[in-house]
Amino acid sequence: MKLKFKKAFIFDLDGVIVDTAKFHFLAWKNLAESLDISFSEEENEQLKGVSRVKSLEKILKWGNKTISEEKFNSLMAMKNEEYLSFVDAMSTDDILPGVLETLTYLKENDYPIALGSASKNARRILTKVKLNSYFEYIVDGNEVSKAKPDPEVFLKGCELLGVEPKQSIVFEDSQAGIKAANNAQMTSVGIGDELVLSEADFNFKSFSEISEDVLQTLINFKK
Ligand SMILES: O=P(O)(O)OC[C@H]1O[C@@H](O)[C@H](O)[C@@H](O)[C@@H]1O
Ligand SMILES: [Mg+2]
Repeated sequence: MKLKFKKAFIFDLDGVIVDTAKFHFLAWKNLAESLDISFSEEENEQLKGVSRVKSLEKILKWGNKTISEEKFNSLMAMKNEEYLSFVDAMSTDDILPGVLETLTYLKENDYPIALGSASKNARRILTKVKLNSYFEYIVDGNEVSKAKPDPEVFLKGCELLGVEPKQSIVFEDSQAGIKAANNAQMTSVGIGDELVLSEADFNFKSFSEISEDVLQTLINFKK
């Protein structure tokens, strides 16, 4: 049974629940290099949380390239095909450390949980790692029109969970995602490099640092 004024949790997927961020990086790097555009970790950071279309637009802009719509679509398909070849080899072993423990604790204590991801492959990935049942709602790249840092994806999650943005706690590994949560007055929790995610309300290297006590601190935090 749900208590009335509890907090709710919204999880990003790539780089938060599973380490697919490295697969996106590899596939974008191969694509960029095939176009003679250099692509490092630094550029990659700016693509985290950003949709597939917007990512390719950015890469082409960095390389000062203009291509036809047909070529654009074929590059998008190529990138996704390579990315999915990595995804399809995934298993429950690819769940990042501490994630399962956090999800289990939240579920057992009746906290509402949603997924808020820019990825159009989110459902496929959750199925691969067998985590579907933890999420009451999944909001993914197929359901949103505005990319992070616009908070649309998280606001949709709140609406479905029946909570106010201020009652929501968002876990994110991207600068765009932290900005999106902050833009909506949600509690933002950065997972990853504290220097990169310095705008977050809280920072952790990984879910291994998120104990039950930490979760209580997040729950009690008022923005
Ligand atoms: O190409 P997909 O799976 O629809 O993902 C879109 C975006 O999803 C985000 O979660 C990733 O951080 C981005 O790197 C990715 O480009
Ligand atoms: Mg992410």
